[in-house]
Amino acid sequence: MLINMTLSEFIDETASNSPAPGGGSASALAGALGASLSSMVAELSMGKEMDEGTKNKAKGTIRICKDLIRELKEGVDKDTQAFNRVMDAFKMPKATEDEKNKRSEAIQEAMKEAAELPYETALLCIDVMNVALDMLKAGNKNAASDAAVSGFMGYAALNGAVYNIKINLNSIKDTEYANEMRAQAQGLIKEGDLLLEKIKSAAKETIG
Ligand SMILES: Nc1nc(=O)c2c([nH]1)NC[C@@H]1CN(c3ccc(C(=O)N[C@@H](CCC(=O)O)C(=O)O)cc3)C=[N+]21
Repeated sequence: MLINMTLSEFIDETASNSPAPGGGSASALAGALGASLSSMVAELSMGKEMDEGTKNKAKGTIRICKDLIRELKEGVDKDTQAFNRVMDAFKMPKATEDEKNKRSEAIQEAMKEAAELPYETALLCIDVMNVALDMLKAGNKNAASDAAVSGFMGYAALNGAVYNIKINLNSIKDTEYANEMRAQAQGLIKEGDLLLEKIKSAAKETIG
């Protein structure tokens, strides 16, 4: 499993000429790191010297991040599995008309899954950006830069996931499905852009 590799192994495996992992898994990993940083800032905001409001917010953030981290970690391997299914479908025989039809059907099916998986990642990354913004505004000020990095990782992961959705949609023949999902994906980009501006101004305010 990719998620059980060392950091060094994962980076080298990504760099190699083997087709997987690709940008989809890298996006999920970036999102997981983003969530883990917000979790850390929340943990650092639970001290005795913190006021009750801050501690309550931090407690909620820790809970949310725990789920985000688990799901995004799962996404690292799930994305590669989904993309591998696309590659396997392309390798199916295409000598006869029947084989061609079966292969085309398998490619279309696999493409939809390979688009839906990063869509799940993208949704989770919106949440990463939200917790990062919360921690920048209300968390321990000494760790404000960690909250900012969390937000930027969430943004990179969100946009990365969305471009993986879109590249797969470009190969999907079901135009109704593709158009609907493209609109959803575009909505997430817009949401991410708004959150990024808020994260940048909160970081500027707190850190300089
Ligand atoms: N959910 C999802 N996750 C992705 O990571 C994802 C995706 N969708 N959609 C498309 C892009 C593109 N990408 C590639 C990675 C490696 C090769 C690669 O190494 N290709 C070899 C072929 C390898 C072979 O055939 O075994 C080549 O072109 O020579 C190609 C493309 C991952 N993507």
